[in-house]
Formats: sequence, C-alpha cells, structure tokens
Amino acid sequence: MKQISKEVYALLRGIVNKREKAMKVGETTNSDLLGMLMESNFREIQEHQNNKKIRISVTMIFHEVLRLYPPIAMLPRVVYKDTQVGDMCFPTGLQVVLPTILVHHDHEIWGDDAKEFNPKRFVEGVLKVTKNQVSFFPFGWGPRVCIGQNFAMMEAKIALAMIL
Ligand code: HEM
Repeated sequence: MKQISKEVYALLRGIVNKREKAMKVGETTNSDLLGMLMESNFREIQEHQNNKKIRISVTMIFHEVLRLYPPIAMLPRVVYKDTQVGDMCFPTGLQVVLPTILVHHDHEIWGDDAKEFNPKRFVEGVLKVTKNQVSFFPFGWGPRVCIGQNFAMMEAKIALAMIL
C-alpha cells in the first residue's frame, strides 16, 4: 500500500510540475480542474506570504470532504445488554444512532468554521485535530470499523490523478 501511495504521489507531483512549467511560459489556461486548483493555491500562497506556509495534502482534502459530507451520515446500533454510560442507562434492545454528520459539524468540536471547507485543520493529523476523541469517524470506529478505508482513500487518490 505504501509503495502504491508513493507512486500515486509521484504521479500527481509530475502532473502538477509539468503544468506549473507550462503556466509559467503562458502555455495553458485555468479552464480545467487542475488549472482552477492551482490558481486557487497560488492565490492562497500570495495572500499568506508573510504567514507560515501550510502545505495542503490530498489526504487533508479528502479528510475534510469526509468530515463535511460523510457518505454514511449516521451509524445505527442496538444495545445488546444493559449498559451504563456516565449518568445514562441504555437498556437492552434500545436502538441508538451515532449521528456522524452532526458530530462532524459540531462548532464546539471543530470551532467557528465547522461548516466551512478548510483542509488545513488536518495539518497535524486526525488525532491532533480531534484531541484524541472519537469526533471524526467517516469510516466508523472500533471493532466494526470499515475494513476498506485504506483501499477507499487510495482509490480516491488514483481516481483524482486520472481526472487531473
Ligand atoms: C468512502 C468510502 C467508504 C466509506 C465512507 C465507508 C464507511 C464505512 C462505515 C461507516 C462502516 C461502519 C459501519 C458500521 O459501523 O455500522 C463501514 C464498514 C465496512 N466497510 Fe466501508 N466505507 C467505504 C469504503 C469501503 C470499501 C471500498 C470497502 C471494501 C473494499 C468497504 C468495506 C466495508 C466492510 C466489509 C464493512 C463492515 C466491517 C464490519 O462490520 O466488520 N468499505 N464502512
């Protein structure tokens, strides 16, 4: 998986470098997806020239997309035995729902820009931004966590590389 990841990264880098050179000599326009992304990136860099530059990775972008638009918006569960969680008692058979999308949009967890698209929040990784709490779980959590999550992330990167 790491090897494929490296290859996809090198492929994307190659595409971007080639386009960068072409743009510098005025060969291409920004009328396609890659052009638009690069133009917005250049603008961002210019606007924040004096601040510390943050390099946004494809993983950070996918994490932010999965945070704002989790494909599985909530996880249903049935309590299989009486369970006490803090002050709350969950009796056997109770149906509960873990509202992924609500947790992912919670201002108390993600801050004032919780509803905005800001991949930079993931710059130090998922554990850091969630302060080690289970507040980002697009692939579920625990024993039933998605077994295809690494595959899905890789597939998305390959698809993006192909589109670009
Ligand atoms: C963006 C893509 C995907 C998302 C958001 C996603 C999300 C999830 C979530 C939230 C669960 C947990 C369900 C629960 O706890 O009730 C799950 C479970 C699962 N996912 Fe995914 N998944 C994705 C892609 C994939 C892929 C590509 C595969 C297979 C190649 C896969 C295979 C599975 C399987 C087998 C389970 C059940 C695991 C278990 O119950 O032990 N998923 N997925």
